[in-house]
Amino acid sequence: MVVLANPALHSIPLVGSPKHGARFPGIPVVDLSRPGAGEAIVRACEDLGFFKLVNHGIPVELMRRLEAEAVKFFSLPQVEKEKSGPANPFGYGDKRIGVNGDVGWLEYLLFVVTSDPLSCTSMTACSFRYELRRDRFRPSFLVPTCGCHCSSALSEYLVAVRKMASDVLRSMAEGLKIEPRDALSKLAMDEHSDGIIRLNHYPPYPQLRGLNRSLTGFGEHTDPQIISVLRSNDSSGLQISLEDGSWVSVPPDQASFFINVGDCLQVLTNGRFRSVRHRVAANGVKPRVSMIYFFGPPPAQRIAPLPQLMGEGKQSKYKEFTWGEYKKAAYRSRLGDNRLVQFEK
Ligand SMILES: C=C1C[C@]23C[C@@]1(O)CC[C@H]2[C@@]12CC[C@H](O)[C@@](C)(C(=O)O1)[C@H]2[C@@H]3C(=O)O
Ligand SMILES: O=C(O)CCC(=O)C(=O)O
Ligand SMILES: [Fe+2]
Repeated sequence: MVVLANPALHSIPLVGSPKHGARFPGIPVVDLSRPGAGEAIVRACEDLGFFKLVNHGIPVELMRRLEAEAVKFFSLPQVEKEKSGPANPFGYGDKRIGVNGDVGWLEYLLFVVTSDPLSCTSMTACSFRYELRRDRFRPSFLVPTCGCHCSSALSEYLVAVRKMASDVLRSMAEGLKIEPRDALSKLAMDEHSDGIIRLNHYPPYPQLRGLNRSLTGFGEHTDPQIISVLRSNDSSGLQISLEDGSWVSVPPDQASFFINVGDCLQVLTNGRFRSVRHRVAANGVKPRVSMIYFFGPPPAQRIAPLPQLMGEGKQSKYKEFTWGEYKKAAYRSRLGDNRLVQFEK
């Protein structure tokens, strides 16, 4: 493996060029406003575990507002940002991902979203509480204006993305022809559901210019949750792994969302859907800013194939576990580990 020798970079590995060069034309596109969206979602989740969502109903303006607030935070002096860190796992993180030695060319904010209707009485849209690891400092856009821990761009964005993800999961249930239609969405939208939001910034790296290589921004992994909803600016870098193990680049689209199937959804469908392996290559030239909402179930939720998807006499491919148990195991693992393998029968 080629790594940059600069110790300041913690030996962040370089990434090879993906198949099809910079742009892979085969990313499935699902139009959420069309009848038949459910079938298209199911096909994409079976084939790649990944799709692009258009006509999702969220104004690009709202995405841009949150992006601008994130950029403002990441432009603060390092000493200011570090008052919210180190991420352990929540808070501001710089190059270190998780607590088990993974590194990448990025900085980020990672925090828990809890549904907490009591936290704010002044804004109808604001029913979330954001938890950073330390209370003594909050990035400016998280500083409350109404007595709770909210910013309007962030809370409006979270409310809108939750509604959209719920529509996607209902549509998915429709495509899978399972009843009740909220069989999947209720796992992700319960008041005890384990939601996480991550704002990632992959800064430029001028030394890479002319080398025709990229630096690992976020190493390869699968997301442990049910689904993840990703939006980025128009800078490329996201790559997904196809079934044959080759990597392809996802052309960025700042007006759309990208949906990842996570490990839990793979189990809930008894392996019919594929939790997608993905990574980010930092091109070093244009900064990439992404915001990802990870939809996890409540900690006590048992994760097992939905009975509605099990034909008669069919056996689960997985041992039983709760999301709390899976998450604990995930947080003990390295980023690139196959976390599901220890739960396979
Ligand atoms: C190395 C790690 C970072 C991670 C926790 C873990 O131990 C293994 C899973 C990683 C991951 C990947 C998807 C999400 O970005 C994330 C927040 C998650 O839930 O699982 C990260 C974790 C993290 O950054 O803390
Ligand atoms: O930043 C991105 O585009 C993707 C990051 C990612 O996969 C993650 O945070 O889990
Ligand atoms: Fe991810």
